[in-house]
Amino acid sequence: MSQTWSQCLNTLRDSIPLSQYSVWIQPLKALENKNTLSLLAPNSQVLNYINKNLKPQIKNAVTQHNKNLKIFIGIACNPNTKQHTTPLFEDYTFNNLVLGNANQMAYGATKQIAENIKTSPYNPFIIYGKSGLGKTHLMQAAGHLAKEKNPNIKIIYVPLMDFVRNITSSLRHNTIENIKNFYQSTDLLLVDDIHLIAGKEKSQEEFFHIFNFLFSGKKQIIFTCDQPPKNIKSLEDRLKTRFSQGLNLHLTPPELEMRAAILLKKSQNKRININLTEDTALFIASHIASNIRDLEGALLKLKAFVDFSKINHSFISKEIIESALGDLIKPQIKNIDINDIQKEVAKHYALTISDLSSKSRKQHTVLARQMAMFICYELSSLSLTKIGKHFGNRDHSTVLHAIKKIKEKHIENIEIKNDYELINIKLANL
Ligand SMILES: Nc1ncnc2c1ncn2[C@@H]1O[C@H](COP(=O)(O)OP(=O)(O)OP(=O)(O)O)[C@@H](O)[C@H]1O
Repeated sequence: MSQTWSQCLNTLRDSIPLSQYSVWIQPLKALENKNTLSLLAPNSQVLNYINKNLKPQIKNAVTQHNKNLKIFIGIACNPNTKQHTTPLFEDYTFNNLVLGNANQMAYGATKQIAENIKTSPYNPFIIYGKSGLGKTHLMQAAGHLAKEKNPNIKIIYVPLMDFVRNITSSLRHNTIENIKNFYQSTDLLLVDDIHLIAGKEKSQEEFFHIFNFLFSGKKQIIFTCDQPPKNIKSLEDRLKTRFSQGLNLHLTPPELEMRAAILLKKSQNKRININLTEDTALFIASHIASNIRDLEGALLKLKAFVDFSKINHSFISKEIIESALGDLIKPQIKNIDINDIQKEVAKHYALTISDLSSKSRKQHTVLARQMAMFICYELSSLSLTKIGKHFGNRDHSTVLHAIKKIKEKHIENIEIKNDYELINIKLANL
């Protein structure tokens, strides 16, 4: 116990009624450092009583024994409660992350930082991008790897809104110093969704001090954000400039091959465990381009379909996928520009766009032209007459004939079916 405080206790025992002394003074825990005596109450009831009724007596007693000490009165942290932090998610490791063009740079930087947590030049490190693209996963992977490399370091992961709640409640209970000490005691601070601090002035104020303390102590800080921090409205300039001085990297939506690889990896997870092939994964990925969470949702829907209908688990065909994911798959690729369709079809058949509009009757050119007309009919919003005009001024009955032909061939000819699917994949990913 603090020496000053044990002398103060003697003084207080003589100066206030014994009942008050034993109920309110005795439970206080005292910590003394060079300039400050911290008196920590076990709960807010004791704290409020002390602040209201006994503060002057305590101040007098402390001044009698050590004039130079500042007094701080707050609430003690309960070591058994981990309310200030959230554990890292078990699955959010580098092993479970698929690497692709979209996350190559962020992946590399995160790994480098996690491996060199005490010396990395990239501080703070901010991963920003739209929802569901893997920002939290990447940030937490840094936490897991850093812990693996340095088992003794302290890591705090906190979603921003939890931080705000902690700050608000500690300001109310006069325990702000405790909470600041808690965050300032970490070696690696991971804050999720930092943009949510916009407009929260008190939290920004406290965050500023915590940030400065950690940064000047060369502790690593990583944030995720939904936009470049310099664009966040209602964020103090002093925070914006501090965030911008670090490494800010953009996570973009995954490209087709990466989406397919993610689907394959997740399909093998024991919680999902469904049998996708590279081909079927590409098929799903070509229709769901928004974000990774939507891919996970599609997998779950497919799993439910396979589990709850009497379907052979060993092979999941494209037809099964279409039945399971119907609404997720079809509407994505409507209203595609006719010029894009002609370009992709011509490229696929190694022809030029003008070949498609020409009068050529060569079998290969006719097939390509009919395919292009068919895809225009399916994916553009143009009428048959307008489609015909884009193909050397042909009339609507020619387009109708092309549609009929491709529909027939599509059913009986596997090569044409493949052509159709490959062109669709390209178009879905423009
Ligand atoms: N490269 C990847 N490989 C495998 N899974 C990934 C990858 N990126 C993201 N995921 C998965 O996608 C899901 C969403 O990722 P995460 O929660 O990290 O997104 P986020 O960008 O933080 O989204 P939000 O901004 O909405 O919080 C998670 O289940 C995550 O495991």
